Amino acid sequence: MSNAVLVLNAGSSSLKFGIFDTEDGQPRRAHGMIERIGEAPHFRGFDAEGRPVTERRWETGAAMTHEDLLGPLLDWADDHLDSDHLVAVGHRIVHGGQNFAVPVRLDEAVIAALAALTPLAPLHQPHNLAAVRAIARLRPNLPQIGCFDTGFHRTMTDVATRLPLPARYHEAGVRRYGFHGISYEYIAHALAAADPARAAGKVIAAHLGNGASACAMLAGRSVESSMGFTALDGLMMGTRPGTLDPGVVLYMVEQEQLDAKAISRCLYSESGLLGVSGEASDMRTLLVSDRPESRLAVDLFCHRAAREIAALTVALGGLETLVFTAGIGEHAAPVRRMICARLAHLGIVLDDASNERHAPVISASASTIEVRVIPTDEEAMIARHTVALLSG
Ligand SMILES: Nc1ncnc2c1ncn2[C@@H]1O[C@H](COP(=O)(O)OP(=O)(O)O)[C@@H](O)[C@H]1O
Ligand SMILES: CC(=O)OP(=O)(O)O
Ligand SMILES: [Mg+2]
Repeated sequence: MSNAVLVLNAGSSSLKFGIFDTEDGQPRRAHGMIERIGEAPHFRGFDAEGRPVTERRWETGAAMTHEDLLGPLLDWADDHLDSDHLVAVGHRIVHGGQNFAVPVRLDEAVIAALAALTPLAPLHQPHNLAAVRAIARLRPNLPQIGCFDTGFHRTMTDVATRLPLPARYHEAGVRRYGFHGISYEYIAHALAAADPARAAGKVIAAHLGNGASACAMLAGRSVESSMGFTALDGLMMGTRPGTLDPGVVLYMVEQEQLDAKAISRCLYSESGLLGVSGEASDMRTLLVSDRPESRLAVDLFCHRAAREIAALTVALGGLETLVFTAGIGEHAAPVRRMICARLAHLGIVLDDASNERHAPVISASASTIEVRVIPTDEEAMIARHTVALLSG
């Protein structure tokens, strides 16, 4: 019997999970994901060798929430622990606010403080904390550790965190935090392992999932993020618009008399790829669609991503390496091609064959910027932090 930690990563459209050994470099024993939450949830579980062992679909499960799917997930984890002894659960917590940056033990006081941040991350924080509370009920003595999406961005400069509003807002914590930090921390480590000289230089990583952002890194540290106070800012996403003229929100209030709840629903759940296409939030569906609205949605996604990436080059004074990661960034070659075509003036030249096969390096030798695909692993990063905190 050996010790194991369970990791839970609730994204806006997914629940990813893994069981890690606490010793021996923490190899993954079993892992899986529930994707397409909100459309038609799809559960897949894999064994330690990466072989598929479980599959389940809820074709009519559009109304199923992250919380509804937690039961099947925890049952699966129980079955796959075998004789292992579970010593902790590590969680992704999207918003740490002003007070939480480094991984922390989730006791009742911490959970309450994090719950107060729910309005700043309504697609994530409630699901993150629901899992913590469910496990606390089932196993009150099991340590639970929270790792924050905002933590990695604590190295951003004062200028990068500031919003140009009256100063009292900044003092009240209305500032740019940045998200997807667990993923960017993993990417920084993975790039350093693959090419230490590049990792020490000017890097932009584009995390393109259902939520999407980009991060400018200098020597492996975050200097600027496209996401700000909430995970609404920056790139266009599955159901969120990204950067938006605040005048649009005033229009919604004054002309349409929408209240805060209706505006929140529009900005978090009805916009982005879903809103523009009228078809789906899922890039897989849109890439094979021939509806003009769906083509426009993909085109707009690429246009806005390229704009945000180009803007981040200002924070670095140039760019040496561009990394694509997360669901779309790792798997959607046409999206990478369209984004890079819009960045050709920076000196990016893709190698089409390498891009099509999702090779680790997808730029041509003539490219002045190296373009890479690095699969992210937020669960592994959380496992590392969880084990480190447990062992003091
Ligand atoms: N093979 C694929 N081709 C194109 N897009 C893909 C592919 N696999 C996943 N995606 C897209 O990745 C997105 C989900 O990314 P993911 O990082 O899992 O999301 P989350 O933000 O919920 O963690 C969806 O838009 C999905 O369509
Ligand atoms: C912060 C965020 O948007 O996360 P995700 O991409 O997992 O939805
Ligand atoms: Mg995610």
